[in-house]
Amino acid sequence: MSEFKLLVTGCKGRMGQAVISAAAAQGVPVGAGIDVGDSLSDALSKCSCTIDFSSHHFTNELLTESLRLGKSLVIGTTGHTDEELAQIKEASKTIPVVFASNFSVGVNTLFWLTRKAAELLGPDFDLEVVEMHHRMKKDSPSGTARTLVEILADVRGLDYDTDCRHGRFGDVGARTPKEIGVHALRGGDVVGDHTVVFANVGERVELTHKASSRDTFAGGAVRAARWLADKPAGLYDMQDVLGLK
Ligand SMILES: NC(=O)C1=CN([C@@H]2O[C@H](COP(=O)(O)OP(=O)(O)OC[C@H]3O[C@@H](n4cnc5c(N)ncnc54)[C@H](OP(=O)(O)O)[C@@H]3O)[C@@H](O)[C@H]2O)C=CC1
Ligand SMILES: O=C(O)C1=N[C@H](C(=O)O)C[C@H](O)C1
Repeated sequence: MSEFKLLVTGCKGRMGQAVISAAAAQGVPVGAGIDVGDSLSDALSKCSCTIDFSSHHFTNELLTESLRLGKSLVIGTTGHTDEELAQIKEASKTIPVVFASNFSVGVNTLFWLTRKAAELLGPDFDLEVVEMHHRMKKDSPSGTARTLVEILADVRGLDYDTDCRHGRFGDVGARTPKEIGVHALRGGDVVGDHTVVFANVGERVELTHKASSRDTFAGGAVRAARWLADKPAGLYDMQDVLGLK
């Protein structure tokens, strides 16, 4: 069998560079790296699995080529449209895909804790999610904030598209029990902060995660690629990789 090799997309970016270092640290060879304008099919044919931290605009092409060549895929890119999310789901019927808005052990623990807290605290607590990222981040809210809202919505029987309130401006009226607020802060070099607020009259619970290095995401993504090597086609997330399900 040929040697397991990674393709790193967005290889000149913040995460691409961190993934290349993490792969070296875990002893996983990188067969190729591509950035905007490079040929995907040439690079992909030399590799076993792609780790993608690039742009959601690239997802369609990446899925098409990965399906054509039968290669597995670790997707860390965020900010996908509903159509792109559906394409990822469809592709995972044929190839193994790990798709995670966040690869850190801490954030995946936060996901678990958020579900537990929402279940325990019940419907009297208002739910708000606040995230902060560096000034260069393009998508908003963060993929991690979206996952947190999806978890809260799942527990409360709500829906991300209809019940999520992105920031508030003007005469919006009193808060309704049905809404989940999401607030995106941008500035400086913040790697990634997320807080889930559970607020009732007389008390408030806050769960916070702060990332101080991209190495935690990159190390998790390389771990996910190694984990995926012997898995059948399917859509997995980092909680599958970490055995948290
Ligand atoms: N799941 C997780 O744990 C994490 C996810 N992310 C996500 O990863 C993504 C990248 O983040 P980050 O590294 O900070 O961003 P960067 O902008 O630093 O890096 C992205 C790189 O991808 C390149 N790129 C853009 N389009 C293409 C394309 N069509 N083909 C190949 N390369 C392309 C960009 O080139 P150019 O600059 O020329 O456009 C850039 O070099 C974001 O969606 C972010 O939210 C980030 C951290 C953790
Ligand atoms: O763009 C980033 O930097 C990050 N993106 C991810 C997200 O959108 O959730 C994960 C992490 O918070 C850093």
